[in-house]
Amino acid sequence: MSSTESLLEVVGLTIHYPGQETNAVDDVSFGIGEGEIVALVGESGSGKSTLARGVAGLLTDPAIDVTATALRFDGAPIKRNVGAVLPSRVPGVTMMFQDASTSLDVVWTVEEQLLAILRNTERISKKAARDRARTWLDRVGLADTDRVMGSRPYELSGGMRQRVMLALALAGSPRLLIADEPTSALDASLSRLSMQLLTSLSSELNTALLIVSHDIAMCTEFSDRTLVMYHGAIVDRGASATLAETVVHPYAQGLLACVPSFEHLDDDELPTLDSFMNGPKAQEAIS
Ligand SMILES: Nc1ncnc2c1ncn2[C@@H]1O[C@H](COP(=O)(O)OP(=O)(O)OP(=O)(O)O)[C@@H](O)[C@H]1O
Repeated sequence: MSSTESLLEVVGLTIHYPGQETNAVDDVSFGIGEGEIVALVGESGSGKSTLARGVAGLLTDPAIDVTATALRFDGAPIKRNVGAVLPSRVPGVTMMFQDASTSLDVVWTVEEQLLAILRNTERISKKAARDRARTWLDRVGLADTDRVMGSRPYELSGGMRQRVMLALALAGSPRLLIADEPTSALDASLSRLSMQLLTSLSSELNTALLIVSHDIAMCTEFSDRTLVMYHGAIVDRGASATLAETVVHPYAQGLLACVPSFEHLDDDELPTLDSFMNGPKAQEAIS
């Protein structure tokens, strides 16, 4: 499959939660090619996580209304498993959640968690799985593998837990990894390192990546393409490297205008998204 063909195909996806006036995701269409890195950015409440969960087949609650003209992964329809206690896995798709402390099992050691995934993915002996687990920890930059393997998540630092989550996510050899706010629990310098690791390993493994984030500056730096979400819809999209020159929607322009830069250091007031969106130009364009 060439990178121009869609590994993930989403056409006209609409998601509505019961009791809500508006759709959380409203007629959204996009694709992701094999090995492509796509960022989905937007403010809190714009519908990013709902869209990500819809694509990963995790919205099993029958009260949530999910409709789409097409929702396919590798040509096969993504099943929702409506009403099931556990969502069924979309083969080849893994979702990594924002907070390592709630996503990792606190009772199991890192070794037990890695082995469970590795032996579930491939029929290999315990010894082979243990060797593979060590290699994964090494690949995500956790050099002290013996200690990490024997640790429970709460015995590791936040940055180490994040790396363990990445090892667990990639150990299942997904073709698409959806990372929901992968760095939001980390400080600024660890966030950058973590994003570098996530994107470089995904590229090396040719794993497509959907990064869900509110941080447009970081996302445009590390992704091939960016989708900008606002009030449930994708309002702008383009190549990340040139997004600043191509965006036309005022919200997307506002997000980019509010990225902190040294240029604004002497200004009396730094730009904010609210002030940008309440300005006459943005209001006129939206109405
Ligand atoms: N289980 C739910 N029931 C009802 N409404 C929900 C539910 N989950 C999310 N919503 C609503 O759907 C909208 C989109 O929420 P969503 O969490 O997808 O946005 P988001 O962009 O991912 O925000 P954040 O970055 O804060 O996670 C919001 O208005 C939210 O309140």
